[in-house]
Amino acid sequence: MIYTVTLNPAIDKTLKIDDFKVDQVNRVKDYREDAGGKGINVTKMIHKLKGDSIAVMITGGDIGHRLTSLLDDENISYKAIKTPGQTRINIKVVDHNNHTFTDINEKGPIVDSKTLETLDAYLINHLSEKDILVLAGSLPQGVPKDIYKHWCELGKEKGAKVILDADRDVLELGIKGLPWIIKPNQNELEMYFGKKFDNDQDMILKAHELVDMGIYAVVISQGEKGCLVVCKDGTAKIDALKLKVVSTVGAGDSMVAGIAFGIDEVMKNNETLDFARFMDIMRLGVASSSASIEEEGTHMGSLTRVNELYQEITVNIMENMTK
Ligand SMILES: Nc1ncnc2c1ncn2[C@@H]1O[C@H](COP(=O)(O)OP(=O)(O)OP(=O)(O)O)[C@@H](O)[C@H]1O
Ligand SMILES: O=P(O)(O)OC[C@@]1(O)O[C@H](CO)[C@@H](O)[C@@H]1O
Repeated sequence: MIYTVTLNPAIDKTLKIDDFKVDQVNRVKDYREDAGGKGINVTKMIHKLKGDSIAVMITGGDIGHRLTSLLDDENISYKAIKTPGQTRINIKVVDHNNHTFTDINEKGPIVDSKTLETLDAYLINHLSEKDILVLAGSLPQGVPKDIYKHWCELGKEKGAKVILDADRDVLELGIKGLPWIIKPNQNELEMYFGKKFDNDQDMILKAHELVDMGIYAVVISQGEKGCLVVCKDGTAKIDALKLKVVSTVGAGDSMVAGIAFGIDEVMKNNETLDFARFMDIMRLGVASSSASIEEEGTHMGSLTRVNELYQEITVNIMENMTK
């Protein structure tokens, strides 16, 4: 089973605005609402891939109720742990004239320790060595910044494989728990190392420091430039496909979903996860993100489209990229 954790889920309200401008009245051409939050998006994409995933999340108030109804409509499996506060609404402004995608994310509710303890107990009772645990997204107020570190350690104790997708101090502390895979985007990795990278080579060398610490793979997504994969057995670059981009929101989450799904298949079939097999899984990750950016809002790409795009993706192995 692939458990995703979303401590700070949201309803994503995507507003289509042509020529969006700050400091002016903007008129909305069209809008849509999706169940959002990084872990939830991962579970939504795994559902499209016909994999097994449960979105574990904290929800509250009317908006939390609307969120679970949206998930029910799509037959997504979830475990909602209730908090007294209100789930957030995140605004996504899509301007197709200027090709801009602007996120305005709320802070989320204040979550008390009792709610967190319930979630913790759920993970303790459910995780086993057959599972994958995906920890993704920001933390709502009241949650200790090192919670992902704690769950990385719990996952390892239970024999589960942990994938972490977070940013800033939450990523920094989470890394201390040595997750199995991390998927920062380039900007998040630059913030982690406190420096801008003007070429892939420098970034790969720094990412190897994380691999040397014991992380199996560092997957660095680079938007329209594709992604870099750095792991002990090798390094690769996968170029992004040239596509008609409808919404990039959740592209990274779809990539994480493809990776988690691929690894789950390897585990279920008792296959060996060597570098070549991992690169195949990465192709699925890129195909999943590519199929999702062709969709409106935080709607995920279809399995048919993922399979078509998978055929078009090439992995470029980079030799001599370790120290
Ligand atoms: N404009 C684009 N054109 C083609 N492919 C894209 C584009 N944007 C993203 N992708 C694909 O999606 C993958 C993940 O995108 P990105 O690096 O933007 O993730 P992210 O920043 O984590 O996104 P988010 O936080 O919105 O989920 C990229 O590696 C690439 O394969
Ligand atoms: O505020 P966070 O938790 O960092 O990100 C939340 C979010 O922007 O991430 C998803 C896209 O990756 C959206 O569905 C959601 O609104």
